[in-house]
Amino acid sequence: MTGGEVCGLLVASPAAMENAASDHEDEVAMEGLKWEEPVQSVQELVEKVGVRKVPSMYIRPMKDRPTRAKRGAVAAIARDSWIMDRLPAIDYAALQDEKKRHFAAKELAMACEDWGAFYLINHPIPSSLLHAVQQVAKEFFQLSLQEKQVYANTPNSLIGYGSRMGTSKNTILDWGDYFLHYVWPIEDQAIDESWPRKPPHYRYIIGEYSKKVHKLYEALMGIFSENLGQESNYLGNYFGDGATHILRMNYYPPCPQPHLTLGLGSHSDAGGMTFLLQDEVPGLQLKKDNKWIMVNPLKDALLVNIGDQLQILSNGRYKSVEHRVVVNKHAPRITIAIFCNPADDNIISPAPEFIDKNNPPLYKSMTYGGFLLSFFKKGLDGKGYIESLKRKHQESCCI
Ligand SMILES: O=C(O)CCC(=O)C(=O)O
Ligand SMILES: [Fe+2]
Repeated sequence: MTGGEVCGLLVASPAAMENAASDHEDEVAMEGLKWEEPVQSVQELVEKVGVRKVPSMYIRPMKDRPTRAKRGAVAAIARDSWIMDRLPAIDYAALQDEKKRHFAAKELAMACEDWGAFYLINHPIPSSLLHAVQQVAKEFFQLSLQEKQVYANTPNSLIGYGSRMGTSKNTILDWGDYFLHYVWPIEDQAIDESWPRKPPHYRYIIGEYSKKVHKLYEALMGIFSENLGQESNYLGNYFGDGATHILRMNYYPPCPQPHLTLGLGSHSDAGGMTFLLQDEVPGLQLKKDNKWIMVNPLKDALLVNIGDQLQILSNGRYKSVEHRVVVNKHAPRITIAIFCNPADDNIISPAPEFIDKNNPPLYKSMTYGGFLLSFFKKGLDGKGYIESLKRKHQESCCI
């Protein structure tokens, strides 16, 4: 196994590093990266240290804070929540039904073009399995710090247990901990080396879930391809044989001053698409028409995000959605994301099918691995990475 990603963070393979576009100013050599500051588990800070105030390294500048409301978490969430739940819900069963498929696929296309995200409802993953996934994630985070730290990650892999992204000093930290590992392809050696051994059912449950998510991924990639006017294997071919999925469990502890910080800073997922399983605690916000929109968890639904690589490939027709996580005073929140990514040495660029006289290529070409290297140093940055690949007007005229 050569590479990995968290919110698009990648353990880039040597091939990806060689192929990375050399003029990309964010390119960094990952070998030898080290955390510039000690890594602190936020869960430990809350549960053992019992902090009453958010330490300065977690405090966001005013413009990035979730709210100006003074009355803490619930207020922080409520302020934006008047626009909750407008997110499209796509009926997976209808996509499989010959009579309903046409209409459902149209709705799906609109969600990808307009929102870059949607709820997937009526999908075939049983509620009991979703519940079991949440349960093993919860049990993992309930282990002692010592047990979790057996899997402590490093900045040049990020696989394992961690609490920060971005190695630079003075990076503003997220109010959360995470655990990251590959789930596709499912390889015995990777399971043995990097999947938690505890709780005892973890490997079985996550193995089953990952296989089912992979099937959904294949089906959606097929429908996305057709919606883009191509053969159903079109996007899958672009992602290549080395396409991977990586799982990230997120744990956001309650926060004494939730209006000052974020569980996860603003970003778009760098890969192809992400399947997010949330517990019942709200926290996710999506940016739509320049406004942050609170998204209520929907029981048994999976939230699917479009990632940057689909935006690039489709030359901007599909949008990767900018999102962030707000925290609250009272309840921890656990989510499980599976990122589905192209092979890391695949060169991704706007595909010829989406380029013509009126639609010049909007983005420069780059390997997926190269695209991700800058994450290692800087951490999350809104849609900054895809923006940095935008061609200037003059460049695009000549192609
Ligand atoms: O926890 C959430 O709601 C979102 C997580 C996320 O965006 C990520 O892990 O990339
Ligand atoms: Fe994300």
